[in-house]
Amino acid sequence: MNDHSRDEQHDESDLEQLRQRIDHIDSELIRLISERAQCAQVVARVKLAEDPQALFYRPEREAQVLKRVMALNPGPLPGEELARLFREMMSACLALEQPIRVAYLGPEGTFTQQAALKHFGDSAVDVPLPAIDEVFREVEAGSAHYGVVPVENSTEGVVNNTLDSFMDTSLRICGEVVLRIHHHLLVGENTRRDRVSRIYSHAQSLAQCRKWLDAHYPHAERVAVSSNAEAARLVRSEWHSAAIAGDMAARRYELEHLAEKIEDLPDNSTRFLIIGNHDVPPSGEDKTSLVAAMRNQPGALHDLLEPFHRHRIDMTRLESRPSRHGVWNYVFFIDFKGHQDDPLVRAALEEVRLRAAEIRVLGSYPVGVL
Ligand SMILES: O=C(O)C(=O)C[C@]1(C(=O)O)C=C[C@@H](O)C=C1
Repeated sequence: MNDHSRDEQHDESDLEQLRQRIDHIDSELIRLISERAQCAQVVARVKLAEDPQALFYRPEREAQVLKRVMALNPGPLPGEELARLFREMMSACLALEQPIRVAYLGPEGTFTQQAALKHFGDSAVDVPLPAIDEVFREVEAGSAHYGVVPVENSTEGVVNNTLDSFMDTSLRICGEVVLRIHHHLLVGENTRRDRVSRIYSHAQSLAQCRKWLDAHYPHAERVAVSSNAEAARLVRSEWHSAAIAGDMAARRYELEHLAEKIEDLPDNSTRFLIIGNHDVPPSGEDKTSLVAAMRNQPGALHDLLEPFHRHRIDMTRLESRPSRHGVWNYVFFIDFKGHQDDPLVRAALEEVRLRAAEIRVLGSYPVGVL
C-alpha cells in the first residue's frame, strides 16, 4: 500500500465516523425540535383557554427568541444564519398553532415577498395582491391576518401610497423588516445579450440603478412597470429586453443574470412594515410610529416635536404628507425609539396630544432583528 492510498483509507474511515456523529446529532435535533413543536401546541391550548380570540403570532416574543439565539451563538455559524434557522423553526411551530395568512404587495417575486418570507418564514401562507391599498383592505376585512408593505427606501425615500393608506385605516403596525436590496440585470434564455434595447423595471429600481444604466446601456429605452417582478415576467417572452429585479424574481421567472448588483449605492435597503389589527406588547427594543395633524398656526411643528426632545426620545424619522382634508394642510409621520407603554413615551405622547390638532399612534413594534 503506498502512502497515498493509506491516506485515502484513513480519510474514508474518518468520514464514516464523522457522518455517524452527524447522524447522532441529527437524531438529537429531531427529538428536540419535536419537543419544541409539542410545547408550541400546548402554548396554543393555554392561549385559547385564556381567550377564545387569542393571538397566536406574537411579534414581541419572536424578536426576543431571535435575539437570544444570536446572543447565545457560540459559532462557527454567523449569528444571522443561526437566527434564520430558528426563524423557520418558529414559523413551523406557529403554523401548528394556527396557519397565518400574510398578504403582500405582489406579484410573486417582489422584494416585498422576500421581506414577508424573511419576517414570517416559509410556513406562513402568502397572498400576493396587486396594490398597497388592497393589502390594507385584505387585512381590514380579516381575509389575511397580516400584511407586508414597503415604506421607505434608503436611496429613493418614502413610499407615498403606504403613508397615505395609513391615514384612513384603523390597522396597527406590528413589525418592521429591513431588506438589503440587490438589483440584477436579467434576461430570458433566448435573449441576444448584445441587442438589449429595452429595460423594464419599477420606477424606483430604475432610479436606483440610474448611473449604472447611463454607463452601460445609455441608448436602451427604460420602461417603468408596476413592479420588478412584473418586469421579470415580461422579459421572458421578449428577445430584446432585459429586466432589473432581484434574486426572488430571477428564480421565479427562470431568468439569467447579465450583470449583478447594479444598484448605484452599495448599501441600498428598503424598510417594510407589518400591518395587523392588534397592538403589540413591549419586546425590550421597540419603535413607535404615529401620524399627527398640526394646528394651523406659526411654530406649530416646533411645538409638536418639543416634548420628544425634552423627554430625550430618539426620533428616527419625520415625513410630511399633504392631508386629504383641506388644501395645504399637512400631516406628519413620526417614528421614534421606545414603546407607547413606556412611562417616558406615555408622558411625551400626552403632551403631544394637547398640542396637535389630531394624533393617532399607528403602533409600537419590535425593532427588526434580522
Ligand atoms: O411563545 C409563544 O407565544 C408561542 O406561540 C411560541 C412561538 C415559538 O415557536 O417560539 C410561536 C409563535 C409565536 O409567534 C411566538 C413564539
